[in-house]
Parts: sequence; C-alpha cells; structure tokens
Amino acid sequence: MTAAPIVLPDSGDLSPYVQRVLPRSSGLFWDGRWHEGADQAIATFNPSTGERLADVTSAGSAEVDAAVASAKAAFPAWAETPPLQRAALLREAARRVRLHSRELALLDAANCGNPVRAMQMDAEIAATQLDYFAGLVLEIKGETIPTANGALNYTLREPLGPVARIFPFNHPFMFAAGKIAAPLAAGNTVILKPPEQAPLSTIRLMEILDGLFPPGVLNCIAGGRETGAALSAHPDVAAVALIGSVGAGKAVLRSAADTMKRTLLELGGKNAMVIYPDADLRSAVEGAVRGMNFTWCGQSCGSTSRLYVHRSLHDEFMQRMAEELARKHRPGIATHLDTTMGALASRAQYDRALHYIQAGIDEGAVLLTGGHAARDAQLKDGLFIEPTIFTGVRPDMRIAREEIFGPVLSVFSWDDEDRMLVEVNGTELGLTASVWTTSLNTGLRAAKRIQSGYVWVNECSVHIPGAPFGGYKQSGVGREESKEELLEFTQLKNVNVKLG
Ligand SMILES: NC(=O)C1=CN([C@@H]2O[C@H](COP(=O)(O)OP(=O)(O)OC[C@H]3O[C@@H](n4cnc5c(N)ncnc54)[C@H](O)[C@@H]3O)[C@@H](O)[C@H]2O)C=CC1
Ligand SMILES: O=Cc1ccc(S(=O)(=O)O)cc1
Repeated sequence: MTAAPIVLPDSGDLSPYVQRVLPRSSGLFWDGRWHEGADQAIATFNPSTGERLADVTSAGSAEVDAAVASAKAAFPAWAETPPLQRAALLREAARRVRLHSRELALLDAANCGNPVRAMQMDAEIAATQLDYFAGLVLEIKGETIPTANGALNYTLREPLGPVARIFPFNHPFMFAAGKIAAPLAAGNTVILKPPEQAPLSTIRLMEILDGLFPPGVLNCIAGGRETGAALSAHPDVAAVALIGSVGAGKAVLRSAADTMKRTLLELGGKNAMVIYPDADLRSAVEGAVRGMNFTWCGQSCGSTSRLYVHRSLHDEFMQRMAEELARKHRPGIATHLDTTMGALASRAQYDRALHYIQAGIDEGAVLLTGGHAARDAQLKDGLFIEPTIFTGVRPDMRIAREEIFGPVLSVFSWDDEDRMLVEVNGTELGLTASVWTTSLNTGLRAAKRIQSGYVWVNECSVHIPGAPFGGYKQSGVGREESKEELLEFTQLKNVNVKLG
C-alpha cells in the first residue's frame, strides 16, 4: 500500500507546501531497500529562490556495483515473469503516479524550475507511457521464416539484462517514470540515474513504487556524471539509454564499446521552424512561441530554436510574435500555479544562456525582445531570464549553430527555398523540425527534404504517443515513445528446428 497523496490547493502559490512533498529517503535504492552511501552528498536547490532543498546521497563505485549486482540477480526471474503480469505491475505504477501527480509536479517545479502546472502534464505523460508499454507486452514476439527443407525456423525476442536509464533535468519526473516502462515491459531490470540538478522527484517515485516490483527489478542511484559513466562502463550492464547532451552521448558510446552493450541515445537539437509565405499567420505565430518551449525556458531538446520566416511576412510576423510572447510568457516563481515560464534549472544553465545572449549581441544579431535576466524584484534570488528573440541572425553566428538549451530564439529571413533548406540542414544535429504552410505539397516536400527524425507540419512541440521520437545525425541513435523503443530493449534469437 502507498501512503495517501498530500492534498494541495488548486490555485495560488504552492511554495508553502514544498517541504511537505520532499522525499524522506536517500538517493540509493536497490535490492528492494534504501541504502546509506559512503560517498559524498549532492546539495540540490530550488532555482526560483536559491533555497537549498535537500542533500542527496551520491553513488560511488561500490554503490554502482551493488545496484548492478541487484539488477543482475533479479533479471532471470523478471524475464520469466509472464508478460501480462509485468503489464499489470506497470499499470499499477501508472495508477500510483496519477494518484500522486500533483505532489510530484510540485517537487519537480521546486527542484528543476519548470512551472508546476506544466509539470502536472509531465506526470500525466509519464503515466500514459507506463500504460502504453503495458499494452504492448504481447507485441514482444517473433516471426516464422519459410525454409527450403521444411525445417521450422522462427525468431524470439528476448530481454537484454540490466538496463541503465540516465536522464537530464528538464523533465525529471516524466523521464524517471516514463522511461522505466519499455525496458521493464520487455523483461529487463532497470537502474535509474537521475539528473544531479533535480533528483528529488525520482527519489519520491521510488518511495511511491516501493514494494511494487520484486527486489532488484527497479533500482535507483543518484549521482552526477561519474556515476553515469561508471554505469555505462559496467560489464554487467547490458544496455545504456541516455537522454542528454551530444558530449555525454559520445562518452557513453565510447565506454559501451568495450563491452559491446546496446545504446539508445536521445541527444540535443538545434531544431528549425520554417514559415512559408502562404502560412496561416495566426496559428504560425502561436506555434512559433509554443515551439520554443519558453514555458521551460527553452530547456528542451525538441525546441524549435531556429525560426526561418519568409521575407514577405517577416516584419509583421515578428511584431505579432513579440506581442504573443509578451501576452503568454513572463518569468515567475515555478511553484506558483499561475506561472507560465519558470527559472533556468541551474546556475550553469543560467550562465550559459546569458553567455549566448552576449555572443548574439557581440556578433551583430538584433535583439527584438528580452536579452537579459529578469528585473522583477520578486525574482531577484532565482535564475530567471527574460524570453529572448534575436532577428537578423546569420548562419555563421554561434547562436545560429550551437544548442543553447535556454530561452533564446534565433530568427532568419529567407526568400530562396533551396538555400533556406541547405541552411536548415547545415547542422550536425537533426532532432525535430516544424513547417507552416497551407499547401499540402509544400508541407510534404519540406518534410521530405529536412534531415530530422521528427517533423511537424502546421504543428510543433507535441509528442504523439506511439509515434517514434529520435534524432538524425548527432541527435541520437534509436527511437523512443513507440513500439521501436520497446524493441530496443530486446534481442533477436533465431531457432531452426530440423523436422522429420
Ligand atoms: N533528445 C532528447 O529526447 C532530449 C535531449 N536532451 C539533451 O540534454 C542536454 C541537457 O541536459 P544536460 O544535463 O546538460 O546533459 P548532460 O548530458 O550533461 O547530462 C544528462 C545526464 O547524463 C549524465 N551524464 C553526463 N555525462 C555523462 C557521461 N559521460 N556518462 C554517463 N552519463 C553522463 C548526467 O549526470 C545526467 O544525468 C541537452 O543537450 C539536450 O538537448 C534533453 C532532453 C530530451
Ligand atoms: O512526451 C514526451 C516528451 C515531451 C517533451 C520532451 S522535450 O521537452 O523535448 O525534452 C521529451 C519528451
């Protein structure tokens, strides 16, 4: 049985409730129990206020070894557990997530700086992913292959073993809860490694799910880059699934090479949105603001952070966009239910975004709006930056080429489609893209020519359950949020039976 959820108000400032929703446990859970770590603690903060929230135990190599050993020991029995029984446990996990969604959202808002109302959506998405993969367990199946001699030839899909799930700070809870679903559904055991900046909702998740899965099936070790690296290199970890930066993805690939482990990498983006001259202006302007994910300060791999507006619309479009942005997003304390744009997750993220804003100014881009930290006296202790739009951006500028992962949009004006598409594709990243046009032909042509793993036409930002999400080029390896994610955590066995 889980404890009853903490009741929270439907409106107003939830800051007074933060202390009540903090997890009570350490960051280390394996073999069905909590552990004390010998290694150092990580201090974790509220980016809206600078307040220290809690210290979390970080896993050193002894703790990594113990968690992996626990996941390895639990693997054979979990792999043999009937698929519908595994699915039932995942559905119960989804039920518990929904039951506690509001306190989990508050915890994330306090710990990572994203607005609490948006984080309630994250909890719902995570529960949907748990249900979705629970519904797919009977799809983990093979094929029969015709043979020349009448032999029975068939394939089986078998789980891999212990899977490490390493993820970043921008949607901590959604990743923690949603990303256990596919590997567990497929019969693998899991070790979660939450982000060092915002580990608290993952720890609370482990409290909420405590006792649900057999010991060793779901484990958690808090820690930073070293803990992630130790997991990636561990010989008994069968697969590493990382959501993170391109640099971390390369490091994981290198360490995975030694033991030939499976990798699933969801990495960065420098995603383009293209506005064609025949676009419906009102919805395109709304989409351009939404696609940048200012709600979480642009800290999203899928944000459309490069906006290509046709020259014939440019001035009117940008004026309307500045108005729409001002109407929708102003930085505010993340734990207030009216807040529509939160704080940057950490001092490093904040400094990085301000650094890129300065680079944009220095390299001659034109500041349309924002361009500095928030000046509201109520926000003085937090990591707030005004939503920022640069126009007149040239392809050679740093703000045109590098992933900022902050509330900074770079706008380009175009009139030659071929040249514009060359620029859109002129990056090593290729995660998402968004195209706005009222012509079906134009939309399909652009979708075909843009080198990204996920293309929206007259839409942006939304993730569609069941639709494969993942990157072209250096934006990643493999696909998530779909049947493909489930199959990433299986290996094919072929059996040939000579008959007669
Ligand atoms: N494609 C996608 O679905 C998403 C990608 N991201 C990407 O994540 C990045 C932002 O997060 P950051 O915290 O800056 O990323 P990061 O790569 O520094 O950290 C992400 C996670 O990986 C761990 N980590 C870091 N270095 C590692 C290593 N060498 N070995 C193993 N684990 C390691 C961290 O401890 C953290 O848990 C951005 O580049 C963003 O685009 C973020 C969200 C979604
Ligand atoms: O629905 C899943 C989902 C939503 C957003 C993101 S991100 O903001 O692009 O990281 C990832 C997954």
